[in-house]
Amino acid sequence: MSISVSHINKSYKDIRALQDVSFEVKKGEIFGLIGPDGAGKTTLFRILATLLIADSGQASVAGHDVVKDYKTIRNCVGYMPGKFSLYQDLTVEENLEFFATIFKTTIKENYHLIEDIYKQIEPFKTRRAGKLSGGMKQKLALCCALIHKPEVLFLDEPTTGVDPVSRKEFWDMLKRLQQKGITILVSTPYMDEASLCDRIAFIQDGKILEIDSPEAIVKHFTKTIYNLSANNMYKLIESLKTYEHAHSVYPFGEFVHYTDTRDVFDIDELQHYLKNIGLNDITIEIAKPTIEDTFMALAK
Ligand SMILES: Nc1ncnc2c1ncn2[C@@H]1O[C@H](COP(=O)(O)OP(=O)(O)OP(=O)(O)O)[C@@H](O)[C@H]1O
Repeated sequence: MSISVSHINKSYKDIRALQDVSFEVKKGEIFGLIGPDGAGKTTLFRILATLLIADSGQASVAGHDVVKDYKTIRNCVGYMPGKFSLYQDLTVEENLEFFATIFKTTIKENYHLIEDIYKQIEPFKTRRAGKLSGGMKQKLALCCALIHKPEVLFLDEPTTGVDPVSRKEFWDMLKRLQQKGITILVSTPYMDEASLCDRIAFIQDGKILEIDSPEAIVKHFTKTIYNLSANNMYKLIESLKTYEHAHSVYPFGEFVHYTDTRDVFDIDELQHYLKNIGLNDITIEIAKPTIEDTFMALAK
């Protein structure tokens, strides 16, 4: 196993940031930690990157214990924290040189690993990191995390605040790094990115709710989901929430996703109920469950 986490607990005074967290990541896998703000993702990364010690439990990275072998781990992992991983006053090139130097290597030695990514920001190599766009900062931060040729890469919300095109490019890059045998643990609040991982763990309030491949997770969703729309979406949501048979109601893109408590559900009856409340242009259609639906159901 490339990463092994066993019964990890961590509290900050009375906040239980991680509660009995266990999972394993195979070598060369892209494993996603999916969860909202405050779920405990950063705490877990910091424990695995040996920057924080858990209250109890064990963890190992690339076969090394995170407490006993912390020095070895620091040399074989790359960590891209959500914030502050770059020196804003150093140029692109200086940042990269700095990270290479502290790991006793050179840009030249491992250039093959970052080439794909670095050539996109190379035209701006004399620009200060603070003056780069979000997407470029993220590419530079990834280069800095890779320059010492890590076996395992920790990426904490690498695409937060990045535009959709750059997000897509970033995930293409991760797939290429995976082909080079690097194990990747990545967190994201974006459910569409979850489907790009080999396996994912849903995490909420410090607890793992489920671990599986994205395809298997969606298959676990057994209820029928309905896409609803009407002329007044706010009123639609409020009305559905007070409908006596409502099981779950939440906005989903331009629709509302609805599940019913009953096994046999009468669409006409719901149409009638919504019409009586004063809603018009009502549409109700069966929808395909997504990863987000499964997360919403588990988080409920
Ligand atoms: N140094 C700290 N002191 C006190 N509480 C903390 C500290 N760091 C994190 N927490 C709390 O622990 C919980 C987990 O935080 P953590 O940052 O690990 O979550 P996260 O999933 O990474 O969310 P985010 O994306 O918002 O950082 C949150 O309730 C957070 O407020």
